Amino acid sequence: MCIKKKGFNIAIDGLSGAGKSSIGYQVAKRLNFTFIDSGLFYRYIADRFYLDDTIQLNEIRLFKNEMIGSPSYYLQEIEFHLQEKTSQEKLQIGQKASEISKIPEIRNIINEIIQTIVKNDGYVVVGRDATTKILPNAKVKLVLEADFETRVYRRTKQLNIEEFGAIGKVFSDLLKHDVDAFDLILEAKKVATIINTSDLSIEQVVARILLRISWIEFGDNNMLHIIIFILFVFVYTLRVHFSEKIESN
Ligand SMILES: Nc1ncnc2c1ncn2[C@@H]1O[C@H](COP(=O)(O)OP(=O)(O)OP(=O)(O)O)[C@@H](O)[C@H]1O
Ligand SMILES: Nc1ccn([C@H]2C[C@H](O)[C@@H](COP(=O)(O)O)O2)c(=O)n1
Repeated sequence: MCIKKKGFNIAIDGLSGAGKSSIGYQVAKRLNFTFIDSGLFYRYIADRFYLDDTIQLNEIRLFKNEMIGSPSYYLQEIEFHLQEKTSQEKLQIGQKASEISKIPEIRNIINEIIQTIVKNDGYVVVGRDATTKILPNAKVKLVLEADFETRVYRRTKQLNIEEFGAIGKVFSDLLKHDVDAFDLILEAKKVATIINTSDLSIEQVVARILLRISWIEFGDNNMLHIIIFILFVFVYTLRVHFSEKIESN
């Protein structure tokens, strides 16, 4: 699908396991946009700078400048760094990420890095504050929703978890994330379009989003034509109405 990148960024919010990353990635691929998963920033910073129960805030501040200096290098580095982790390590990093995400200065640093990278157009940014804090001016703002059980099922499948104890861990982690994200998602729902993905496949959700984007793009490019067409129909109807009246008199 071909969308003019100018003035076009897409922000996708939602609770953990709602499908932000998988769907955001597919949407970006279809539009030839750049995909940014803000959750990976939290995970990367937690894994690198939260060691021995100490959060190295100074190092994180320095990292911000480094990343702003070479964004494309770090976007790749973050992805590779986390890809190499085992499921167990991913769960642990996720917990540390969740802890650092409660620190306002770290949230500001991550938002600032992403906003600097996204100074141009043609980005899909996902994360639980993407529509409200990271990209409040995005052209398209979406919140993906899914039932709690659906999200637990998706996450256990994603991490290849089968043991009962580990499923319980996924369950309690998701519940904790839901509580942490409650206010942000409530805010997001006020400004974004909500899509419930519980009964939809990834492809179906992507198709819905692309359709929505086409409508927005169509509206933008053709608004003047639509207004002229409505005016034309209006004037034509008036003419017919009055000529009938004149004839009957
Ligand atoms: N509509 C869907 N149907 C089936 N599976 C889905 C759907 N959406 C996502 N999934 C699967 O659910 C899992 C979790 O999705 P994903 O990682 O995209 O969620 P997320 O919202 O980004 O979560 P987090 O915020 O925790 O990173 C993935 O394995 C993904 O393939
Ligand atoms: N914009 C964001 C992105 C992520 N977080 C938190 C949520 C999780 O606790 C952690 C890791 O995110 P995930 O990879 O699971 O999406 O970081 C956040 O608070 N804001």
